[in-house]
Amino acid sequence: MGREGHYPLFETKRARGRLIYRLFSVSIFVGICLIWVYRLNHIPKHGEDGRWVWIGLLGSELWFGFYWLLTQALRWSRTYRFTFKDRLSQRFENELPGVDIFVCTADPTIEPPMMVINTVLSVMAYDYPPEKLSVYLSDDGGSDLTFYALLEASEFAKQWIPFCKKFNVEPRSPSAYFASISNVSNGSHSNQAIKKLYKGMENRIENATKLGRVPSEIRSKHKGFTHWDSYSSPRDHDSIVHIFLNGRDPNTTDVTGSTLPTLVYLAREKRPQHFHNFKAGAMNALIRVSSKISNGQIILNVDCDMYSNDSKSIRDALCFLMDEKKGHEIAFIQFSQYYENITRNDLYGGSLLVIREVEFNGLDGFGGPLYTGSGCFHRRDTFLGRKFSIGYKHEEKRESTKRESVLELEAQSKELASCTYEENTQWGKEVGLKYGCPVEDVITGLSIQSKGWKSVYYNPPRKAFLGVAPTTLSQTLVQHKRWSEGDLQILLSKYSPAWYAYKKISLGLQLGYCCYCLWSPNSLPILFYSIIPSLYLLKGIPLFPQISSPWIIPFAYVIVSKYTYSLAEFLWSGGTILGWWNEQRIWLYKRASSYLFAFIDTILKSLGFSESGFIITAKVADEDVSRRYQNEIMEFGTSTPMFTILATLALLNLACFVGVVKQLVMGGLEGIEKVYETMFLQILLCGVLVLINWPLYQGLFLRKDKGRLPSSLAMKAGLPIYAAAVFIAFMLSLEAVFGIRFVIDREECFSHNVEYHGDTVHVSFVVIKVESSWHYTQDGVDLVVKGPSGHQIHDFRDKTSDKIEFVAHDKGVYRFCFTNKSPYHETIDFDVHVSHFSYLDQHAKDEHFNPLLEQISKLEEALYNIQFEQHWLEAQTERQAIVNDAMSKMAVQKALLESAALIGASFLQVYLLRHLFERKLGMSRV
Ligand SMILES: O=c1ccn([C@@H]2O[C@H](COP(=O)(O)OP(=O)(O)O[C@H]3O[C@H](CO)[C@@H](O)[C@H](O)[C@H]3O)[C@@H](O)[C@H]2O)c(=O)[nH]1
Ligand SMILES: [Mn+2]
Repeated sequence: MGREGHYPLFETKRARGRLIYRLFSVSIFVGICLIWVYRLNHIPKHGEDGRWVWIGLLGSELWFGFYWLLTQALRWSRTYRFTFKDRLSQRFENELPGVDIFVCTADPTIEPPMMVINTVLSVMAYDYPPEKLSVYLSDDGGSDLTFYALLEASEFAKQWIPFCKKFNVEPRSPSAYFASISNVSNGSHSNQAIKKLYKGMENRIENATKLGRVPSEIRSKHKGFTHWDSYSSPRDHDSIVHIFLNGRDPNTTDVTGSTLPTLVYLAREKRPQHFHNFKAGAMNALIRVSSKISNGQIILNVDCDMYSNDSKSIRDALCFLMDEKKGHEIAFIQFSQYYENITRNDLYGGSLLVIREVEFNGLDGFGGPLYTGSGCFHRRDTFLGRKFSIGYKHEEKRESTKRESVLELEAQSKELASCTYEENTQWGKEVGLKYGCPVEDVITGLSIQSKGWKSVYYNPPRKAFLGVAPTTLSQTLVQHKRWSEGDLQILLSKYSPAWYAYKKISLGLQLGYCCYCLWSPNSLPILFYSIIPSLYLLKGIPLFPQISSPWIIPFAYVIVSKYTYSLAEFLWSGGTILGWWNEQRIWLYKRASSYLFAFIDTILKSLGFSESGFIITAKVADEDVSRRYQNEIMEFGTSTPMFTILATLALLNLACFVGVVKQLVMGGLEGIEKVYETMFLQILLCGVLVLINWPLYQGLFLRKDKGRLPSSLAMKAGLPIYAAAVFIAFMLSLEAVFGIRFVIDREECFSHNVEYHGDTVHVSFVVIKVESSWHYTQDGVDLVVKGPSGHQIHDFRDKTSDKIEFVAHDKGVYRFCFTNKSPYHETIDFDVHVSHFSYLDQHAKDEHFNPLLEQISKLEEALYNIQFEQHWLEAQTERQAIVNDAMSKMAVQKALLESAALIGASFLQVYLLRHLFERKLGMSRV
C-alpha cells in the first residue's frame, strides 16, 4: 500500500503512575504472605478447639491471596486508546469496507418490539455510506409482532435517516433522541413533524403488542406475513428471511432520494428436536445469511436493547482495523458497554464500573479485552476461523457480477438458516461462534486470540452503546449466574485459558481470563468467611490475632490498603461513595448466591447431570418496580433459593452480632475490654456484614411494599434461620442454665445468681440412686429454696424427684439446700434455669429490632423448656432403670431401649448443639 509514512489512525497510551501502583501492590502482597505465615504457624493442635476452622480459614486466605494476584494482571499494565477519524476519512473515504450489523432479539415480551426497532434505527442511521451498510435483525422469538415493527421501521427509516443526517442528530435511536429533547422547549418544526410520525408508528406497534397479534387489515396488506401461515410456535417453524430494504436496488431510496442501507429480518428455523444453541446459534445463522446477501467484511453485533449512541462509532472501529501499521493484527474491537438506566448510586452494580474503566484497559495492555457480545466489531474472516498471518489481507470475494433477485436471495438464505445446515460441519466448533457455553462471546473471543489475533478495547469519550441493565436483584443475580457459570465452563473446556491458551496469548492475558473464569469458585471461601468467624465470635473463640499482637499488622495493612484503594479506584472511575458501598454488597451477594449456584451447576453439568440454559435478561419492568429502582430501593419481590441463602446469611450474622452485644452488655466493662482485645477483627467482620445487609433486614421486617421479601421466603428460609436462631438461643442460654449431678452425704447447698427481677426460675431434681447397689430404698431428700434476703421460697420434704418454677421477685443470689436423712450416700441430678426476656429490657431499644429479638427470645424460652424437660426425663428414666435393675433384667433392657430412644430423639436438639458450643458452666458449689 506504500502508506507507511502516514500518521497512524490510532494511538495507544499507557496509564500513568504505573510504578507507584506496582510498588503499592507488592507491599500488599508482602502483607498477604505474612497473613499466610501467621495462619500456618498458629494452627491449633490436634484436639484443640477450632483446628478445622483454622485450616478452613487458611484455605480461604490462600485462595483470596491467589485470586488477588490474578486481579493484579488486570491492573498491572493499563492502556488507553485514541482514534483519528479525520485521518481515516482523508485516506480511506472511498475504500471503506462493507459493514454488516447484527441485532439479536429473542422474545417479544421480554424485549418489546419498540425497543428492538429503536436499536435497529439507531444503527441504520450510522454516519457511513449506506450502500456499504446492512442491518440484520435476528428474531429467535420468530414473532410476527417484531416482524411487523420492523416493517414499520423500514418505512419510518425513509424519513428518519435523512432527518438525522440533515440535522446531525445524536443519538440516532428515535426514542432516546426524543427523550433527550423533551426538556428543550418544543423543538423545531421538523423536529415536531418527525416526532409525530414516530408517535404514530409507536401507537400502531404498541397497539398490536397489547393485542398480542397483528391486526388482520395490516396482515393482508403485506405479503411478508404469509411466512406465518405455516408457523406453529416460536420453537417450531420454518426459517423466515425477509429483505425489507435492498441496498443493491437503486430504487431503495429515502424521501430525499438517497440510498438506504439494506435491512433484513431473519428468524432461523426452529424445531423441537434440534437444539438451537441460543445466541451463538443465531449469530452463526446471521453470519451465513449475511454472507449471501451483503457479505460485509466487518461485522458489528449489538443486543436488541443496546442502541448506538454515537453515529461515528463505525469509523472509530475502522481506525483500528485499517491502520496501516498495526491494523492487520487486530481481530476485534470491543467497545465499552454502558447502560442507560443506571441510577446515581447503582444499587445492583449494573454498570460494572471497575471492569469497564479499569480492568478491560488492563487486559488491553496484555493483548486485548474479552469479546463480551454487544458493541463489538469483528473481521468476518476471524469469525470464520481464520488464523493470523503476518501478511494478512482480506481478500474481497465479491461473487460474480450476477445479481440475484430479492426472492432468490431470500430462498437461498432460508436454506442457510435451516436447522440441518450445520449437521456434519464445523459450525459451532471451529467456525463461527462456539456452542455449548452460556458465554458464547467470551469463549469465541478467546479462541480468536489463541489463533494469534489481537483485540482492542475502546472506551470513547462519547458513550458508543447504551443498553439496559437489570433492574431487580434477582435478575442481576441470574445474569451473573449465567456469566460466572459460562466463564467457569471455559476454564474447564478445551479452550481453557489456563492450558490451551498457554503460549498462544500472553501470560498477563491468561491470568486476566482466569480472573473472570474463577469468579464462581470464590463462593466457597466467601461463604466460609462470612459464616464461621461470626459463629466463633459468639462462641468466644478468637480466630484472628489479638489487637496487641504484631500479627495484627499485616491483617490491618491488607484490609485498610486494599479497601482504600478499591474505594479510590471506584471514585476515579466516576462512581459515588454510596455506589461503592452498594458495589460491596452486590459483590457479596453474587458470591454467596449466583456464584455458588453457578459452581454447583457447572460441576453437575460436567458430570452430565444437567443442561446449560440461557435465561434472557428482562428489559422492561412494571411501574411499581421501576419506581423502586429509580429510588434505589432493593427489589426482592419473588422468592428464590438465592434469596433464601442471602436471608439466612444475613440473619445469622445479625443474630451473632446481637448475641455478642448482649453478652458484652451483660459482661460489663472488663468483658468488653477482653473481647475487644481478642476478637476485634471478628467483631469488625460480623459488624460489617450486618451493616451491609441492612436492605435485607428492611426487606424482611420493615417494608410493606411488594418489593419486600415475601413471607413464603421467610418460611423457606425458616429452617436455616430457625437453626441459626437455635444456635443463638443456645449460646445465650448458657449463662443461665446448668445441670449438675452430685453425691450427697448429709447436706449440700448451691447458689445461683438471678440477674433481673421478674425472671422465671425453673428448678428440678431427681434422686438417681443410693449407694448400696444391692439394696434399694424409696428414701427421698429435702430441698429448701431461699431468696436473696434469706426468706424461704419453697420447701420439699422427702421427695425422690420434683420440679417447680417461680418468679424471682428480687434479683440476687438464691440458695438451694439439700438434706439427706437416709444413712446412705445418694446421687442427685439437679437443674436450675433462669429465663429472661431480653426484648423487654434496655438492651435493644430500637423498635426495629424487636420483632427479631422477640422471635429469638421465644425460641430461647422454647429451647430452655425442651432442655429442661429432657434433662428431667433423662434423670427420671435413669432412676427408673436403676429401680428396674433391682427388679428384673428384662425390664432393664426395656428401660435401656427406652432411654436410648429418648436420647436418640434428643440427639439433634441437644447433643450436637452442646458439643458444638461447649462452654464452662458457671456454677458455684458451696
Ligand atoms: O436464544 C437466544 C437468547 C438470547 N438471544 C439474544 O442475546 C442477547 C443477550 O441476551 P441478554 O438476555 O440481554 O443477556 P445479557 O447478559 O444482557 O448479555 C450479555 O451476555 C451475553 C452472554 O451471556 C452476550 O451474548 C450478550 O451479547 C451480552 O450483552 C439478547 O439480544 C437476546 O435477544 C438470542 O438471540 N437468542
Ligand atoms: Mn442484555
